[in-house]
Amino acid sequence: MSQDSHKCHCKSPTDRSAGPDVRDPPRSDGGVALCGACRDKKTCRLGLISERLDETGTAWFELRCPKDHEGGPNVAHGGWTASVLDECLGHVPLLQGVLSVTAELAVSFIKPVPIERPVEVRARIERREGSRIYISGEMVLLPGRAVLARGKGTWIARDRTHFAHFENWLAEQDSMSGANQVALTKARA
Ligand SMILES: CCCCCCCC(=O)SCCNC(=O)CCNC(=O)[C@H](O)C(C)(C)COP(=O)(O)OP(=O)(O)OC[C@H]1O[C@@H](n2cnc3c(N)ncnc32)[C@H](O)[C@@H]1OP(=O)(O)O
Repeated sequence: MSQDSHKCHCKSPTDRSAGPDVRDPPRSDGGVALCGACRDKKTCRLGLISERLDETGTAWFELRCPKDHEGGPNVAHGGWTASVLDECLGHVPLLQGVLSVTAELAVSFIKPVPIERPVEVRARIERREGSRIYISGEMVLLPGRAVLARGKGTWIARDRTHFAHFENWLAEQDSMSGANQVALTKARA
């Protein structure tokens, strides 16, 4: 459903505050855009240390896998690798002032990622079609640049009302399940 064709009977998201502009989030000292869960700590809990966009449109990220994301002995949990690729690839449009959300993400796990060792992610936009943004990237071990993982996926450009639309959708789900619960209780009485 496009935002223009939003036909539910809830209060229009344009009637309410969309909150702070998510296209310009708070950043860590290394310039890393911080998600909601990391803003209070002012540091990325996934271990991103810095991010930058170069003049060719490639985004570069420095990071280390924190010890508390250990899966097998001394190596990252696969969920960490997938999360980091989701995060870094999604930051490529954000570094260009575009908010987007992940619609699809495929991850290739090439080698285990060692805990607390410097790694780098490099990512770029491959192409755009409508609101779809196709992004790919890879994670390498420093300093030798052996490839550890690759990711590619589709992000959808959104405007700043995206999360307000979701809150309205969630309220509708809650009211529907509340109504269903009342009907069920009456049917059982
Ligand atoms: C640092 C702080 C930044 C914070 C940013 C945080 C970013 C995130 O949280 S990402 C989190 C994980 N992802 C999500 O939560 C997304 C959940 N999914 C959604 O919200 C919706 O399914 C969404 C937005 C992807 C698509 O919504 P939908 O109502 O289908 O949108 P709709 O307007 O119909 O379609 C838009 C476009 O998306 C395309 N599309 C929709 N779903 C998919 C999909 N799964 N795969 C590929 N393309 C898709 C449609 O084809 C359409 O393309 P086009 O504009 O070219 O015609």
